[in-house]
Amino acid sequence: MTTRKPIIAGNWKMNLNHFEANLLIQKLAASLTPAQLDAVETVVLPPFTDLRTVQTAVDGDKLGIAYGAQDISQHASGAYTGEIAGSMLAKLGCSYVVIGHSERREYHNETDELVNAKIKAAFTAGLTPIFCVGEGLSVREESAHVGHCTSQVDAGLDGLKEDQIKQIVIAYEPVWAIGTGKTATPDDAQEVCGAIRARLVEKYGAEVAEAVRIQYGGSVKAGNIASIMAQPDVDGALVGGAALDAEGFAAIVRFPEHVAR
Ligand SMILES: O=C[C@H](O)COP(=O)(O)O
Repeated sequence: MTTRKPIIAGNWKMNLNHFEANLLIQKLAASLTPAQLDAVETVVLPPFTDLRTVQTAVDGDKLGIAYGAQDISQHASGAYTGEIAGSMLAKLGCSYVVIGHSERREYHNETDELVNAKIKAAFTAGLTPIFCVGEGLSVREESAHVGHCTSQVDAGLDGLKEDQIKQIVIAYEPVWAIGTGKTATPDDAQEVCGAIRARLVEKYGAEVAEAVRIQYGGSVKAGNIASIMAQPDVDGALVGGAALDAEGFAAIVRFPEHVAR
C-alpha cells in the first residue's frame, strides 16, 4: 500500500482555443465529485494561450483541479523571443510544467542538458516539473529501453537537491505508445517505472525514492487505466488524446473505483 497520492494529468498539447478550454474545464469539474478530486490529484496542462482562462475558471469556482504548462524557458527573462519564463507561469497560478516531452525532444531537438536546465528553472520559479522520459521503437526493439530511460532520469536530475527530487513527478512515456493506440502492457509500464524507482533508491536512498511519483503515459484511456494503476510503481498517468474529452478524462480520474492501491 503506497502513501503516494495518485496524479492524473491531461496534456492538451496544441489543441483547444480559450473558448474551448473554458468549456472543457467546466465540464470536467462538473463530471467529478469533491471526493473523487480529493482521492486523485487532477491536473490539466493547456496551451499557454489558455492558461489565463483556466486560471479564471479554477480560481473563480474553486474547482479543485490543478493546472500547468507544457513547456518552460530555461532563461529567467530577457531577449528570448517566443519563450515563456517560469515566473510568468507561476504568476498565472500554474503548479506544474511538463519538461522533456518526447515531442519537444524530437521536434525541437531538446537535449538532456536542456531538459536539466529547464527542470532547474521550474524549481526556481516554484513549479513542479512533470519530467518525461521514454524510449523510441528502435531502442525498445534492441531491449535497451530500461537503460535508456534510467540514463535520461540521471541526466534530468543532475545537480538537484534531495527535496526537489522528492517533489518531482517523472512520466515514463514509451514513444511508440504515444497517440498510436498501442498501449504498453501493465507489465511493460511496471518494468520501467520500477527500474526508475530502483535507480532513485541507488542514487538518493529509499526515503527519497519512495516519495517520487512516477506516471505512465501513452494511449491511456478509461478502459486501460485500472490495470496500469494496479502496478506498484505506477502512481499516475500523463494522458494526451483522452484528456480532450471531459467525460473520458473524468472516467480515468475515477480509476480508484476499479482498483485497490
Ligand atoms: O503527454 C501525453 C502523452 O504524450 C500521451 O499521449 P496519448 O495519450 O495521446 O498517447
